[in-house]
Amino acid sequence: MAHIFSLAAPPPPAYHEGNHSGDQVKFPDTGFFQGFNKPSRLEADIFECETSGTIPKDINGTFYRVQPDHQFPPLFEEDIHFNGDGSVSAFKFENGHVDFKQRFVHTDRFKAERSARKALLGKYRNPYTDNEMVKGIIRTASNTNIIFWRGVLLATKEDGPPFAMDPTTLETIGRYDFDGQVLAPTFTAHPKFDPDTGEMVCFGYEAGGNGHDASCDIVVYTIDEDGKKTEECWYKAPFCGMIHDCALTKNYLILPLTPIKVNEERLKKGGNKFAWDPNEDQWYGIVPRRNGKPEDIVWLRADNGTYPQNLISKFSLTHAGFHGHVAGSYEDSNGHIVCDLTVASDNVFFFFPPDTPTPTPSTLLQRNKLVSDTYRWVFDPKTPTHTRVQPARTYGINGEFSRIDDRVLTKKYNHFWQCNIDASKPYNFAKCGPPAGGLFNVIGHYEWDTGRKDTWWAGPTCTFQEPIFVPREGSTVEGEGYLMALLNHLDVLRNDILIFDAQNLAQGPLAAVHLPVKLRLGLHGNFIEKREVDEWKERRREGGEVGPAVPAREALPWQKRMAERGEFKGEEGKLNQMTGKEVAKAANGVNGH
Ligand SMILES: C=Cc1ccc(O)c(OC)c1
Ligand SMILES: [Fe+2]
Repeated sequence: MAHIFSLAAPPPPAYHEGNHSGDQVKFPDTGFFQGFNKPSRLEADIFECETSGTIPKDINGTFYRVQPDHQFPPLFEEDIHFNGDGSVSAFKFENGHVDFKQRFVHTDRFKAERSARKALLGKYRNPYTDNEMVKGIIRTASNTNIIFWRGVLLATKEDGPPFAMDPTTLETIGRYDFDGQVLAPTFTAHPKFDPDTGEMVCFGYEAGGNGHDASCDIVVYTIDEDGKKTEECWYKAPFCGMIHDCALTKNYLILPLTPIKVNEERLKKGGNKFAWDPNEDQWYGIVPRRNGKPEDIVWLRADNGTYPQNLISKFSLTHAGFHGHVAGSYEDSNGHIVCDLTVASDNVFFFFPPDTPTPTPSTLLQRNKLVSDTYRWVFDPKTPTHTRVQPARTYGINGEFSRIDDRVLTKKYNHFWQCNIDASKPYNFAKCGPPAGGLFNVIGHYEWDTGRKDTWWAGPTCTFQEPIFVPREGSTVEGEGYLMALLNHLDVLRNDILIFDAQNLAQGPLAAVHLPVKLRLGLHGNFIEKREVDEWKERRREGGEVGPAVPAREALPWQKRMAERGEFKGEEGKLNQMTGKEVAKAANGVNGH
């Protein structure tokens, strides 16, 4: 690309043979770091955002969402978006006004790198590629979901524990272990909330050891609405693969296990976290929510391949194997589990190809050809483990990032919304380049009961990020309210938020919020009512009914074991709150530097 200026003394390239060399802040010249994907690293406040149309005055609350945004140029030129530091945006809606705030999650990783003024952690979920200075550090970037739980925001990523943030200031409180109750090395980005009981059901996979040893252990927890852990059970997976999302019913938790696998030897060689296994099934683990025992898990398996037309009657024939996100889930009148999720036709994570190289390596282009329909599975929880199952139906759409009205989670539901791909619509490649994050050029509203398709196309230069549903004030009817989603302007590198009537997307947005800047491609978000934030603020004040949220006081068990083995001489109780200097000091003690 042509430069607008030329330097008198051109610096040496920032990357040499794929590795970052020197201290210069210059991001890789790859698709993950240029164009719309260029890191923004912005921490900012905008009081009174510019708007178009009329922002509904009955939206009173905050839309929180999180995006990966590398604080520093990555150690490796081929780094991926998912390895970026979590950065949380908050759009506060009140009486037709919108304020914006954005802050990084100050994870242990973020603090260590900030004090070193450069990247110290290497590849996505591979500690063998890290700078020695950060040996034993909690590596998570907390970049996948931002959840409101008992007065705090939890920034989550499936490779590590959550970090708590203040919902008003977005200041990081610290690593959160639920007052010492949740100590596994990994947690999920998709805990589920039972609207009837107020419980949070959550899990971790690759949870038996240090979180990066290909452990097949899965832990499932329930935390009740008073913050007390009431259930904890450990299960075994058939292999160490990704379990990204889960589905909750009144009596069960369903864990979709995707055939993309961890291998410790590959990690030790500095390789990728995952490898797609096209010959492995897609699996669904079903566990009871109450009094689960390790032997209770039922694993059902399904083809990672083509499904016969008669199964998916009147809907499109597709090839399926890579799980996306869950829409809704519930038990029907037969006690069977209805579980709806997108399943893509091939390896969505093209950057994690199979171990045995295929003749044609995975590319972004290939990724953009994937089809991801919404599947309805109906599981009988009494089925013997390892039974093969087939889907009940598909919706006949291509998309991802499904959302529902969260008030009907665990119940029979009708409405869902998602980002869709309509490749028949024009796309301005000349102005936008390859569609960053996928060609989600349509937003869709769907009803299982009618098969309705209510969609709106964003035009040839725009794509959507994950939508959220906002219930209309005073209405308890499923799906009555608004749908909100970030719109990416891929041509002018800027974002808007569009607000729709949730049940009439086709008429176009009711209003838009305009940002003067570009955000990054985010993952997940949630809308929290102002009332709820305010009530918890009162409970969580010093001397209040619950008191301030307390960050983890002790190192995680795997860190303590490391310290006991003499691999790490940090002061145990401090490991969780380490700055880069402290980590360096402890690591130097070990290495005798
Ligand atoms: C689809 C999601 C997904 C899965 C694993 C990740 O580490 C992640 O990071 C942003 C995202
Ligand atoms: Fe997710």
